[in-house]
Parts: sequence; structure tokens; C-alpha cells
Amino acid sequence: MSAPQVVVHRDKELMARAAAARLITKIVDAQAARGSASVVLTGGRNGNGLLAALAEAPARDAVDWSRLDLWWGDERFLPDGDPERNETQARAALLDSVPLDPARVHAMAPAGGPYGNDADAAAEAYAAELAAAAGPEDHGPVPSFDVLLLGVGPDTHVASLFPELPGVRERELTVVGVHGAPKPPPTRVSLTLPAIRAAREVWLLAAGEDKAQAAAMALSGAGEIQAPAAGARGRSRTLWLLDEAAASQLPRDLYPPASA
Ligand SMILES: O=C(O)[C@H](O)[C@@H](O)[C@H](O)[C@H](O)COP(=O)(O)O
Repeated sequence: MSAPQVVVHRDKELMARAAAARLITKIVDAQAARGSASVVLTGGRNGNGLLAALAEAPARDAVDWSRLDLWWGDERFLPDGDPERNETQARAALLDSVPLDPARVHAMAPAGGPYGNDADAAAEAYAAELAAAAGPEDHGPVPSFDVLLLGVGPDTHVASLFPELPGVRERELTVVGVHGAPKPPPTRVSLTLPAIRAAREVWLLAAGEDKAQAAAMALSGAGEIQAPAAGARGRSRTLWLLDEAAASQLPRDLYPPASA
């Protein structure tokens, strides 16, 4: 697993715009190299802020949207179209504005959908969808995602893996149902750390003073059970994208020498 790299931007708006530009380049390079690209989306303000910035990016349509696979790192287990669902918010921020191939947009099942109100069954189905998309060259039963995006909670949670709860301890399954999540809604579906770590690159997004302690803890050697963000590593790259407020408690040796 790759050691974390930290890039700090002046504020959350610039961080979102810079992350969007970085993602466009990564997708374009992957499509040039392999004919398609795969990105895992995250919920929350920073994740959606990146998507909104991408929608406005001048180079947006350098991406061949028809050859992009989109997955989710987690989903709030709510009815289809619920405004609080990560899928609903991602569609509003970007997805409904670009010509994606609908067959390549892999949303996690909603509550009241094909699996009723059984989040564990929805998780099992998503794990099967990931396994079906994995190839012989991939690392385990998930595709080698080019970029897996993660917002970071103030308690260092990523996706819907919360400190000390069962999800972060899962080592076999790639997707789990989450019950009793401390961040509402309580029922969710989430990739596990083994699935996250199958990604080529993992990018963690954290902006604001309320993330400073979480970033410092996760980047200063805390264990992944107590600090799930610490366990979110990519096979070839782990990148923390912070604003100055979120980087304010980082040990000086972790703070990058110069970044806008
Ligand atoms: O479903 C969710 O809420 C997200 O997937 C969650 O993991 C989020 O990314 C973090 O809580 C950070 O959220 P903010 O960026 O809004 O602080």
C-alpha cells in the first residue's frame, strides 16, 4: 500500500476545483491507456463539491463520458430519489449534466427497491456486481478502480466505515450493510477497507476546521479501527487533498513544502 501524500489548498473552493482538474486528467489518461476509466464516488459536502466543480471545469468534456464506469463507496439506505441519497446528490451535482452510459453508472440499491428494506441484501448484490466487473488482472473481486474518492468525517470515518464499528473490522466481504451509523441515516451500504484498498489511487478529501483533528490523527499513525481514514490506502497512490483549515493540526513534517 502507498504512503499518504498531502496536498494543501488555500480553501475548500480551490480544493474542489483543483481536485476536479486532477480527476479530469486522471480519467483522460486512463481512457487513453486502457480505453475506459473507473471512479468511485463519495457522498458528503466535499465529494459533491468536487463533482460540482467538475461540472463547471473548462476541460470537463476532455473526458469521454461514455467510457467511464462510476461506482459508489457508500450509500445512505434511503428510498430511490431521496434528496439525502448520495446518488441523488451526485446526479444533481454532475451526473445528469454529462452524457454517461447509464449501464456504466452503478448505483447501490435504494431502500424499498429490489431488496426491500434489507441493507445486507443490497450490500451482497453490490458485491456481486463488483465481482462480475472484476477481470483476471484485478486484485480480488473488485475492479481496479482508477480513483476511489473518499470524504473524511470529523471522527475519521470514510465511506460508511465508522471507528470501532463492525464495518471497519471486515476483512473478507467487499461490501457490507451498516446499521446504527453515528452519522444519519443510521442504515447504509458501504465498501469495506479491502475493497477500498483494491483501488489504484485513493484520494481523501477534507476541508474545514472540523476535519483538522481527524486529518492529523489519521496521518500520524493512528490504527484503522480507531481511525478508518488511516486504513484508506491505494495500491499505487494515497492522496490527501486538504484545505489550510483541515491541515492546520498536521505535524510540520507532514505539511507539504509548497502548495497553493
Ligand atoms: O454518506 C456520507 O455521508 C459520506 O459518504 C461520508 O463518508 C462523507 O464523505 C463524510 O462524512 C464527509 O462528509 P462531508 O464532506 O460533508 O464532511
